[in-house]
Amino acid sequence: MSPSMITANNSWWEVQVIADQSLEEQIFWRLQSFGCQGMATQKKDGKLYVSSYIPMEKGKVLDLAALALWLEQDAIAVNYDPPVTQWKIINDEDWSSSWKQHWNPQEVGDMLVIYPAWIDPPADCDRKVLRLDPGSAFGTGAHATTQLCLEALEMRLWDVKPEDNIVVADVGCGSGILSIGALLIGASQTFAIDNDILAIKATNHNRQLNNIPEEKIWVQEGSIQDLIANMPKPANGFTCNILADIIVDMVPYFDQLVDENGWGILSGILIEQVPKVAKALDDHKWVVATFWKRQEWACLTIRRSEY
Ligand SMILES: C[S@@+](CC[C@H](N)C(=O)[O-])C[C@H]1O[C@@H](n2cnc3c(N)ncnc32)[C@H](O)[C@@H]1O
Repeated sequence: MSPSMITANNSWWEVQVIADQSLEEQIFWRLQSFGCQGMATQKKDGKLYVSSYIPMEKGKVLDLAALALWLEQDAIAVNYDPPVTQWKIINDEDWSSSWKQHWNPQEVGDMLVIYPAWIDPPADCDRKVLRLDPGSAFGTGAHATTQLCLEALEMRLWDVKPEDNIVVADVGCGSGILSIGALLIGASQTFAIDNDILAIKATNHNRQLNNIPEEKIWVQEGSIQDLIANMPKPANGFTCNILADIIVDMVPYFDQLVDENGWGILSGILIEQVPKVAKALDDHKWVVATFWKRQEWACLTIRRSEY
């Protein structure tokens, strides 16, 4: 460990973790739970190099030492060598450029490619280009749960036509990636909500980056109840990539979020948490239609039960 001891206003910690590649999801999750943002990974010679960033005021040196210890314990628990964790302070203006170096275009599913705002896609790109500048909000497309949701949206929306006027609700929109993805794939309008104001700013910014008119994405800070209260009528489907316990608390509201033929896409759920979510769904007359997994993450598509 090599913590730098400089102090400065508007500065960030850059936390770097070097580990076995198999630990990618685990490290990603641990850093995210700690409050790290703008995560990026590189793989070289069998090793994984993760860079992530956290505002200085959110992480004290002792907290970072504890984070390093958790990362070690996580690895040892699954019989891997402990990762090397180091951190240093960088200035605000260096933060975006530091982590931007690590972020490359990423294909997701059969239709989309996610391009960082600072890289121009080629004119002859054969995929639908989703441009993203995630700022401080979750949702760069690098995380398995976001990818699973985009792929599930593709399955749901691949054959819709503009005249179908499909409306999607996006609960916990983060960077707005799922709303923008849904519109690119075929939805006509989305209604997005997040309880973090940074996510609202990021979603608006990314909407503009993708030349999407304001009326196509309604976005506001708030909860699922606020979303329901503000939609003119229930949506056709919804996405909700949040943690399992939060999803369980939201299940009683799903009925009001979508119409009687409505569907949902849920992720942010660890595999071992699926039974808990499935039980809450069953209690409220929803059934799991498909269950996909990537690493330790699950993505459920759900529909209303007929019974
Ligand atoms: C894992 S991120 C998902 C972001 C994006 N939708 C994606 O799929 O990449 C979860 C988001 O849900 C938001 N969130 C967490 N709890 C929430 C709640 N109770 N109501 C609304 N948003 C919430 C967080 O602020 C965060 O932006």
